[in-house]
Amino acid sequence: MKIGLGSDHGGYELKEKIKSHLTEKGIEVVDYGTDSTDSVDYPDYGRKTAEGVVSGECERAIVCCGTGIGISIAANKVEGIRCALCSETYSARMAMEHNNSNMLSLGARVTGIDLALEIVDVWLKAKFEGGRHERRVDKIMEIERA
Ligand SMILES: O=C[C@H](O)[C@H](O)[C@H](O)COP(=O)(O)O
Repeated sequence: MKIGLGSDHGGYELKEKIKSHLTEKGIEVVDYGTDSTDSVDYPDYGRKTAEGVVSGECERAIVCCGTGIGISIAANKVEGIRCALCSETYSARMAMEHNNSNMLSLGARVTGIDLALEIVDVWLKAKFEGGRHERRVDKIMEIERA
């Protein structure tokens, strides 16, 4: 499994921690930037990372900004993306089991590093349940085509 990573300056340090965490587990990552704490615009990185998922360059992706809000809003504008902003593990599990999210967003100024890494692990491990949830996710994707 190849995981995309993206952040703005506010999420840069958390992105780097997630990169080390995943690499240590033998998970391949594709880093879409940013590359420092210099101020940048989160839509650029939300979009770039989301496009990496849609193109198939990576299977799923994780994005970080200060709150996780702006970069998730930007990512969700890309057709085919279901990006879930999570600040605890229950929602992270549900974001896969029920919503089949293909991106996870974290707020580096909101969620501590240890919890953020736990959220990442739970989200990556969880599997989409399908069934009634598939019908609902299909309806979400129909909105894009409307
Ligand atoms: O939703 C947006 C993010 O939280 C950004 O990381 C944040 O707005 C950046 O703020 P600043 O430019 O003040 O670091």
